[in-house]
Amino acid sequence: MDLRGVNKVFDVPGRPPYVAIEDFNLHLAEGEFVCLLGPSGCGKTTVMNMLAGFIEPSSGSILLDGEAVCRPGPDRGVIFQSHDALFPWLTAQENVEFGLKMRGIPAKVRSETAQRFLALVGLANEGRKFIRELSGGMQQRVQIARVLANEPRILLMDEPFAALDAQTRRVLQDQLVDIWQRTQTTICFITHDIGEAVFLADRVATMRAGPASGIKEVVEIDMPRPRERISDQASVYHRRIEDVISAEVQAALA
Ligand SMILES: Nc1ncnc2c1ncn2[C@@H]1O[C@H](COP(=O)(O)OP(=O)(O)OP(=O)(O)O)[C@@H](O)[C@H]1O
Repeated sequence: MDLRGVNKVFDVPGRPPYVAIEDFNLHLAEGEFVCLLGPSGCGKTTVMNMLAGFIEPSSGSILLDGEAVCRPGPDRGVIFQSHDALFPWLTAQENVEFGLKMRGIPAKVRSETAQRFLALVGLANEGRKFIRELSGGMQQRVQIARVLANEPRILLMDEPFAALDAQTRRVLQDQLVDIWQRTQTTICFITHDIGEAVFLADRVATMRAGPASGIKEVVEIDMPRPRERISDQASVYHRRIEDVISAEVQAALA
């Protein structure tokens, strides 16, 4: 997936237009895990919304396999921070089956596929439970299973673990790396947590503070997997990224 010279300007009634993103360039290679990291309000969600096709760039292009992205599509699976996207009146299994049902997949195949993906996220025995009967971490895993069941080319994740407690977050990070390695899906993951980015990503794309935000620097995380969260190497990357974005965090708070 490619973002080339992407600009996004928001028209705000009664105020000058707000240039959120300016000349944003990023290439996501097939099967790569990229974290997008930047200070609050820098435009991470705006970039994600454009990748998902929820909003259009004002200019520039977003390409998936060379084709322009201009609307949401099954080739891109989106996972949000909140699990409100799940249907509370359906069971976990029915939630995972939903997209397959919409695509007219026969019931037996649908059911088997949903069970496979629930098992992949460690919820093989929870399929019959309704969403409200599941913990926050389990609900996030149902979201991941539901999106993966549609076999997207790319997974777009907007701070998916931010609302979870630290322990659950770590478990889900481990599971996500495992799922990524098994499915080889390309992942673009938004976070403002440097530790999370260093643990997960092949590359961390840092963003400048807005307005007119873009890529500041892309840091390649050359650490073998499975990774340790705390190691000398992880600390070096942590410090390096902190150096890159500390000025942007200051600018965002000014
Ligand atoms: N629809 C809109 N109309 C006007 N301004 C907008 C709109 N959407 C976003 N913005 C502005 O664009 C900037 C980037 O917002 P965005 O939500 O993408 O940032 P973010 O990096 O995801 O923030 P956070 O980390 O706090 O979630 C902000 O200044 C925001 O106020």
